[in-house]
Amino acid sequence: MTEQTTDVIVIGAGAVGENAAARIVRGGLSVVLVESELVGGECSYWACMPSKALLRPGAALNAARAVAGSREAVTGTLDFQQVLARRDEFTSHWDDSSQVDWVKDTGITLIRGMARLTGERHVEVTNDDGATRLLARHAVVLATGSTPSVPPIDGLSELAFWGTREATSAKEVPESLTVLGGGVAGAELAQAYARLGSRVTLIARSGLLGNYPGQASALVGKGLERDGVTLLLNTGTQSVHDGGGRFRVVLSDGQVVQSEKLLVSTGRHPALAGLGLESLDLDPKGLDTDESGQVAAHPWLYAVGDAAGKVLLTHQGKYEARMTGDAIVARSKGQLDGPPERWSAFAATADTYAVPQVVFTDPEIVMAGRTLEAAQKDGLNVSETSLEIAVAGSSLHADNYEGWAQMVVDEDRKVLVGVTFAGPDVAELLHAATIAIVGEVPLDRLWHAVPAYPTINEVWLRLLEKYGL
Ligand SMILES: Cc1cc2nc3c(=O)[nH]c(=O)nc-3n(C[C@H](O)[C@H](O)[C@H](O)COP(=O)(O)OP(=O)(O)OC[C@H]3O[C@@H](n4cnc5c(N)ncnc54)[C@H](O)[C@@H]3O)c2cc1C
Ligand SMILES: NC(=O)c1ccc[n+]([C@@H]2O[C@H](COP(=O)([O-])OP(=O)(O)OC[C@H]3O[C@@H](n4cnc5c(N)ncnc54)[C@H](O)[C@@H]3O)[C@@H](O)[C@H]2O)c1
Repeated sequence: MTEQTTDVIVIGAGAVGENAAARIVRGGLSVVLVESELVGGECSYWACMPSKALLRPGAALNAARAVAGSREAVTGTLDFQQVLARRDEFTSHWDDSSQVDWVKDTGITLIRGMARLTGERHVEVTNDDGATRLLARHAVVLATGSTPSVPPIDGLSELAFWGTREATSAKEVPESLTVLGGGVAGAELAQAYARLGSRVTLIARSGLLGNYPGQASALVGKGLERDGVTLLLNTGTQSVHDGGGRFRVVLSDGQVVQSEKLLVSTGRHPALAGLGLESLDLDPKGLDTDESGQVAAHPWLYAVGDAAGKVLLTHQGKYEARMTGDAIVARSKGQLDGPPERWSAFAATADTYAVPQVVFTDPEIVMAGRTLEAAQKDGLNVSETSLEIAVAGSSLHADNYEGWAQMVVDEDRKVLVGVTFAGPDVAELLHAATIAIVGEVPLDRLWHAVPAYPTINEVWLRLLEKYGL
């Protein structure tokens, strides 16, 4: 067995592990990064990149159709082979060599294999060549990502259904697709496949996109139905069967939905099983970490990104990775002792305050910070202002532009704590909201942030006017 000592071991070379490792190397420490599959992880090969690559051509086509003049120039439908080929380019044909080059150029040591904790700061990596025993002088970082949660539906586990990996890497467009789960992944992939030509049925046991304000989710629901998606909301699933090579989904009301493929996208949980956490008296269902990612009972152990289970988004995981990486470096130099101060360079405070998120459907939903309900649940004294997006910029952007905006104000401090926009192409409006929330910009100063005319950003002015400024 080979043995190696390094300053820090990072397990998992997804976007988050890569960023943690790079930050630690930047601070002058040595890092071994361990990866059992592709360097770059879920986001690059089976999640963000391929799903957005599948959605973008449909959005571009629809944008042209939404404006008189360009609408008349659209005479065909999506070329699904070109769409899939472009998706393959964005996933580098599932070849991670360019990411491996980046890792090496950054000064990180990469070991391929499956890692497992064997004791305090000890990790064992196994691959086809045998095993390597690693010892970290300072810290071990778990950046192992998340695993799809499969609901206990009768018959489901016996069938070869699609998870998001299969849906984002498919080589053919199925004639029909049933999507189980009305979250972000389900909504995005339902629309992508409907626009590529599949007959899509989406089944959700509650509403569609239940984590977002109802008016925003309703606009997405309308968009999906316009694309031909059948929405079966507030509908339970009783069982799933093989109906002669087709999936046969029996709903709780007895209705049957049949399709060529079945996509199960019903959430994810931290990928912590098989890591040896039990030997440290830790629960593999989830870890208790502080704002620097440090595990409460074991100060040498950290968790970041999906593995930490706080926010399952690439950009937020990379943010956690920067904070954790810098905290490990600072602690190794005696510059940080105990938990980090909120909003310091070592604390991922925005995780609980101002997470920006985008649902890349058409229309889109973007949200930063808290919904009204979440803010009220947190005990804040909040007000809500909402309106339809109807400004010169939006009507120029698309004929019959339909959108909705909401801001949630902390009335005790007169600052924004939540902003949501829904409508075509609102994603680029999001960062202004994130800055206003993180910067705790007082509303009477935000009043001086003048939106350019004629852009969709003018909705900010309408919101502030309606609020009473
Ligand atoms: C369909 C879909 C679309 C998404 N779209 C978006 C989006 O548009 N924007 C966004 O921000 N987020 C999106 N997400 C979420 C995003 O993909 C995740 O938040 C992100 O990939 C998490 O990164 P990570 O590095 O924590 O985990 P991962 O990318 O999962 O990386 C973890 C890595 O650890 C490795 N690993 C695990 N265990 C071990 C072990 N024991 N030894 C060695 N290696 C190990 C794995 O092989 C993997 O490569 C999407 C998710 C899905 C499912
Ligand atoms: N644009 C993006 O940023 C993006 C896109 C896709 C995924 N993601 C991330 O990936 C994660 C996983 O996405 P997701 O859509 O699978 O999760 P999700 O948590 O967003 O949605 C899961 C959905 O499945 C439903 N569900 C759960 N159990 C069920 C059951 N037994 N039967 C029927 N429905 C059930 C839930 O009610 C929910 O609507 C998300 O947390 C999200 O952060 C992000």
